[in-house]
Amino acid sequence: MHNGTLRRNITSVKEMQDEGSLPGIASLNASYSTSLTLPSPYLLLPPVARKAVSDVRRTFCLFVTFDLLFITLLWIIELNVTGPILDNLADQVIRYKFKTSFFDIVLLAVFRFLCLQIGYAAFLLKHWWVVAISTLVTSVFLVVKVIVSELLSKNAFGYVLPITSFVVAWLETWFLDFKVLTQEAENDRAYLAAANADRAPMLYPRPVSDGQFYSPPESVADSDEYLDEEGLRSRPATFKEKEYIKQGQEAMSVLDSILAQEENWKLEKTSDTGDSVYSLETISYGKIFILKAFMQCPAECVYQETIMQPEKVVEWTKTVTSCQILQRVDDNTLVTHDVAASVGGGIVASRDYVNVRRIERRQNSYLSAGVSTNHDARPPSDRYVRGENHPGGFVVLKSSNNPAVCTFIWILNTDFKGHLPRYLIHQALPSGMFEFVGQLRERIAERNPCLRQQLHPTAGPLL
Ligand SMILES: CC(C)CCC[C@@H](C)[C@H]1CC[C@H]2[C@@H]3CC=C4C[C@@H](O)CC[C@]4(C)[C@H]3CC[C@]12C
Repeated sequence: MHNGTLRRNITSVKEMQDEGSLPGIASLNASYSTSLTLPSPYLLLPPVARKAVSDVRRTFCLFVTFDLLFITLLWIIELNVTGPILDNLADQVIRYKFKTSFFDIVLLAVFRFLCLQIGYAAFLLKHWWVVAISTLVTSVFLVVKVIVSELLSKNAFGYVLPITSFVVAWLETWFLDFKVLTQEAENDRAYLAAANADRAPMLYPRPVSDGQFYSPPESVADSDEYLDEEGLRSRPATFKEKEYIKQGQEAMSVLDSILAQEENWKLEKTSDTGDSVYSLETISYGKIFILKAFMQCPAECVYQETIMQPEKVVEWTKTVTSCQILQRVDDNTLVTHDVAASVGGGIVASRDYVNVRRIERRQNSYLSAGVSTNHDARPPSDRYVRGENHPGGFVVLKSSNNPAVCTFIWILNTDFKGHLPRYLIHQALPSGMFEFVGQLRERIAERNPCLRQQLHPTAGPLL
């Protein structure tokens, strides 16, 4: 791809942007925010500052406060029901008798309140022994109380107060052990996973494709001198490598411009799973196709399958029959050789592409922009028709308020060389793109069984 034409392409799309007719990309992300709430086990916390007290723990502390207030309220009602409140109060507190007073049950509630709030709100303990002690003391005391005292013959409260106290104490134990601690453990695991994913190198530093990474000739002679401990090159980039990096950056800016033109996308087709393929008429490339699919899985899953491991795409989609990383130029840029299967039942025969890809991880999205280029390791061969990709790529938009879902966008901007009727191609592409995203959902469900139900709501339970 001659740099001049690419620059012209960008200039033309940038002109559209400069005219002010293009909304900022920020609106794009906002329009994808979803209100869908999935069960929180799928909550992936992004590696940002975390709340000291988790939501579920705060709910637990509220419940403990409810416990104290409710028991106290019941006691006040009891004091008021059986005669003048002050006399009863003096009777049950000052002239306290174990057998006839409810005051100790209220003190027990105060004891539980203090233990649990100090243990789980002040010290943020992550173990159940505090609630175990408070519930054990409560249970033993209440059992002794109902056996020894004459409360039951006194009035209905003789039953209500001990039973309520007992039930609330055990509810606290259940809530802490089965909700608070498990949820926080899940959050910790997800947080660490997301944090590690965020720190993992953009691309695998060691060759992951079946072949080795292509090393430019000049680095072969003294290659060990140039490779640092992770196998990353630490010498200045060659002219060709700078060219690849620039092409990747320009493809990324074209991708951003296309994303910012959401208003101009024209809906072409919607699949029964709710995915949509849009088209966009551009000045330089003609019609490009944009798939937009709502994914009920964390953005990291889609990033992992479609961007992080390009050469593994062949394991789960028929759209691509081969993908080899030819050269890792820098941490964001790589050159791949992609062989695409024939399209539309053979209308478009299988084609091969040499693409330079630029990968970026942003606050609200993961992007992989690519454009066709040339590489010594893969000159055009008569085995395939060499296709040409104009700037396009994959975008994974994180939802602004639910990290357990995301939006996958595929911008297909390809010139299928050869004398093919364009209307036939334009008929075949949307279904091919729907097929691709369907296979992507399958792959993610297969690798994350806990997400299967979300990704395939109609699918039956796992056999
Ligand atoms: C019917 C349709 C889906 C068939 C499309 C076949 C060809 C054009 C498709 C199949 C796989 C696609 C590639 C998959 C991944 C990337 C990485 C991205 O950073 C740039 C685009 C690029 C390089 C795509 C270019 C177009 C591509 C080669």
